This record gives sequence, C-alpha cells and structure tokens, in this order.
Amino acid sequence: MKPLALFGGTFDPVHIGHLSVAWEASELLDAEVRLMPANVPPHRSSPTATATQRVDMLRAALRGQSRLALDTRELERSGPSYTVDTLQELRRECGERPLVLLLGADAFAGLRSWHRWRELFDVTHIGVINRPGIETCIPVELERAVAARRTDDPAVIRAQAAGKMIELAVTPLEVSATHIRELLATGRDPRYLLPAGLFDDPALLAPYRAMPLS
Ligand SMILES: Nc1ncnc2c1ncn2[C@@H]1O[C@H](COP(=O)(O)OP(=O)(O)OP(=O)(O)O)[C@@H](O)[C@H]1O
Ligand SMILES: O=C(O)c1ccc[n+]([C@@H]2O[C@H](COP(=O)([O-])O)[C@@H](O)[C@H]2O)c1
Repeated sequence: MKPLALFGGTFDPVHIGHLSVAWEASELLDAEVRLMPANVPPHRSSPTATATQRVDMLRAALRGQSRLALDTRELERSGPSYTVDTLQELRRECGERPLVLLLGADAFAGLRSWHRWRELFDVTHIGVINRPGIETCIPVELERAVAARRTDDPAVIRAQAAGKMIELAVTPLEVSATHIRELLATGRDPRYLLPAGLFDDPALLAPYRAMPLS
C-alpha cells in the first residue's frame, strides 16, 4: 500500500532543504508526503514567525506542484505539538496504511527526549534523512533501541503499517532556517535558498527582515 509520510517541522521559514528532502523521500518510498508545521514546537524556543505566517509561507512554497501536500492538523491543537499524539490520531484515520515519520538525522538523534517516544513505533515507521553541516551523534542507547527495527528495503515499509526504521539517502543540502533567518535579519537576500514562491509577496518574509518594508 502507498505509504503516507509526514515531515514535521517548525518551518521558520520553509527552505529548499525541506522541499528537496520531502520530494526525494516521496520518490524513494513511493509515498504521499505531507509537510506538517508544528503549532508549538516542543524542545525549542518560540518561532520568529507565527503559525499563520509559517503556513502562508508553506502554501506559497508548495504552489504549482502536486506531489507534496500540507497537513495543518497540529495547528488545530493548542499546547505543545507532541508527535506521538499526532501519529496516533493519524493511525486511527488510516487503518492499516503504512505511516512514515520523516526526520532529519539531527532530529532523530534527540528522539529519546521526545514525549512517549517509544510509542511512536506502535503507530509509524521512522525514515531518517541524512543532514550535512550539523554535527549529529546518534546515542548508543538509541542505536541499540532501534537496531532490530532497521531495514534498508522500502518494500518492507510498504508491506507493514508501522514499526520499522529506514535511512533515506537524499542529496545533501547544507541549508538551515537558522542561517536563512540570520541572512534576512542582516539585510541579505537568500534568493536561491528559499522556494521562489516566498518572494511573490513581500509580506511573507517580513517577519525576518530587520527593517519592515515600506
Ligand atoms: N537541509 C536539510 N537536510 C535534511 N533535513 C533537514 C534539513 N533542514 C531541515 N531538515 C529537517 O527538517 C525537519 C524540520 O526542521 P526545521 O523546520 O527545524 O528546520 P531547520 O532548518 O532545522 O530549522 P532551524 O535552523 O530553525 O532549527 C527536521 O527533521 C530537520 O532535521
Ligand atoms: O513529540 C515530541 O516530544 C517532539 C520533540 C521535538 C520535536 N518534535 C517534532 O519534530 C519535528 C521537527 O522539530 P524541529 O524542532 O526540528 O522543527 C516537529 O514536527 C516537532 O513537532 C517532537
């Protein structure tokens, strides 16, 4: 069955690293992929842009293609966007369809600090994506906890609903939202690090610019 893959993030702002990862993951897994912005991201300080502004940017970024979709369900819940709650809700909706939670290697490395993280494997597979430029060390305990779940075969992911972990080798792009926010705050124009749609309306990137546009 065609898996449904969820790529959660703060997307403050969405950048070409996110889109390229999501696109290639959909190819590698032959999956429907949805980008899913967190309302209140756990484990980090408040985003610069509001949830509405981040969704507006995502909509502009995704315009004109039909492979990647947007899932705003976490914005409908107040409080921290715990991934386990979201994936349990999706599991109830999806029956036995394979679900895959896509995580950059840096996010995966911190998995053991997530809310009820062990329960994730009851409802979803996890797809881990290589990420250059960010020092990531997978803790030995996490490695041990997932060893028996590892597969390198997308067919295994398609054949069962949940419980596996797969590493997805995508084209490495050393891009981060932190760097893009820094560039915008210092008056630079990261034109080709951001999807073109984000430049269609000057209001979209205004939350990050040092000087409000006149
Ligand atoms: N260039 C990239 N390559 C691979 N994965 C990425 C890349 N950028 C972000 N990700 C992954 O996307 C998910 C959402 O990331 P997030 O929205 O926090 O972006 P970010 O660029 O890491 O932002 P920030 O710099 O603000 O932390 C995470 O799983 C993260 O690991
Ligand atoms: O559920 C948790 O405890 C949890 C802790 C940290 C991060 N997450 C999720 O991981 C995704 C990536 O987070 P971030 O902070 O890198 O944008 C995003 O969907 C977050 O909601 C989830």
